[in-house]
Amino acid sequence: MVAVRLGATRDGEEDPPEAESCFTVFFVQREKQECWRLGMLEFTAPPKSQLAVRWVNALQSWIHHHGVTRPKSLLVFINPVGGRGRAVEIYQGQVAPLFTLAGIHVQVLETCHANEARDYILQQDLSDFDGLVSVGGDGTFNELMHALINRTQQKAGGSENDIDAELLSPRLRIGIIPAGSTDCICFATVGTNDPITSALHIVIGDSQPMDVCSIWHNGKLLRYSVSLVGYGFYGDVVSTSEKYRWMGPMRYTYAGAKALLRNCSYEGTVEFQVARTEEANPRDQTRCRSGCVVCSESSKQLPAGTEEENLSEPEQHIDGEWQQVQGRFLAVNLTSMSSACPKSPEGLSPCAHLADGTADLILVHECSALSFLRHLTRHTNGSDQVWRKPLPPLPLSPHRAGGRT
Ligand SMILES: Nc1ncnc2c1ncn2[C@@H]1O[C@H](COP(=O)(O)OP(=O)(O)OP(=O)(O)O)[C@@H](O)[C@H]1O
Repeated sequence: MVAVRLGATRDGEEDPPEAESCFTVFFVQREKQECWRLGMLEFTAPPKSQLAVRWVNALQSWIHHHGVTRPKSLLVFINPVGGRGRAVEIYQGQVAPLFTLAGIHVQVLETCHANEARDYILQQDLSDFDGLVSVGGDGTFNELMHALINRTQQKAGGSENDIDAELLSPRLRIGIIPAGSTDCICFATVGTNDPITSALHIVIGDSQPMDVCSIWHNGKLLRYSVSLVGYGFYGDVVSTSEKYRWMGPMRYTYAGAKALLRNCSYEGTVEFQVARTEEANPRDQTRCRSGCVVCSESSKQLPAGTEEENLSEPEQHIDGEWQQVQGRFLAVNLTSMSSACPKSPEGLSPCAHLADGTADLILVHECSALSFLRHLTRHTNGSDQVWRKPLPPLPLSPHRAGGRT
């Protein structure tokens, strides 16, 4: 149930409040392909019976008592230039009315430049909020995520530049309203990139823990990632595509075609440990979504509390000796989620879990551009990949190759 209101609602127009003999229940209606819509049911009680008022009070109190994880107050960041530049329109037209209906108080910040959201999160008092909302693409979500992790470590006096230090888990959750170019993180967590579906997940207090992978170079923290870490092909595509931002979402296709034609491979050694996975396997044909049993078990380790920061104690999934693969690679991909997106609805690793403490490694050795194109095509039709194993985080030792590293 999303909300209950006294009066009938037809075509978005509410009846005057005198119509106290009927009430409307707004609920989540599941449609095809993980899409959710707002359903409405009108009920009519005998006139002057006060029955409708009693029903409304009873249902509202049910929502209050059973919806403890529902947010009451949200801080919304909108990136007006992400994707096709429709974030403001998407938020105002599709999302804000749902937040209003659910009685959620919102504070909206439309960003004027990159890192404005980051600075706000790092500097402002967020104690009045139950969560943050990112209206934009993966880049906007990443900006919020980095800031929230930074803020959490700083407040607890922890160091982010100590590779052995445990990361503290933030109190605030981040909701994602897809309005970017790829929206991979939203697509992989919710199963679709539909703003209304995401807004309804936020309204009913749905949540999904996620593994965060940290990337280090020479003992220095570079980035955090919840999705794909790509060295070689995907790294090249992302860095090239940044130069063609004016193309909008097409920039990824253009940069991908350029990288494919260049067919550049890189020499290096990949070291990894194979994860212990009784519960999950990259070929077990599961699809990890909100409520996944494997991830719920894993996230039970995160202690609940009322403090701003809680200490997370990651389960050790690591097994055995380090293993090595040496050679020339077209792509070294480490993905801690399926990395599904509209262009690749099953993702690079369709059965990867969002929060089981492991990541899947996909190594593509040097091959012809045509063979690599076949591999990329399999991402779009859901066929099995060549070789996959679930892994904990790993170090990569790149060597200079072909004049590029
Ligand atoms: N007002 C702004 N002007 C310029 N850049 C901004 C602004 N607000 C946020 N940004 C930056 O824009 C970057 C990209 O935004 P976003 O991820 O929303 O869109 P996208 O790159 O088109 O989508 P995707 O990441 O899904 O491919 C983010 O890293 C963010 O820091």
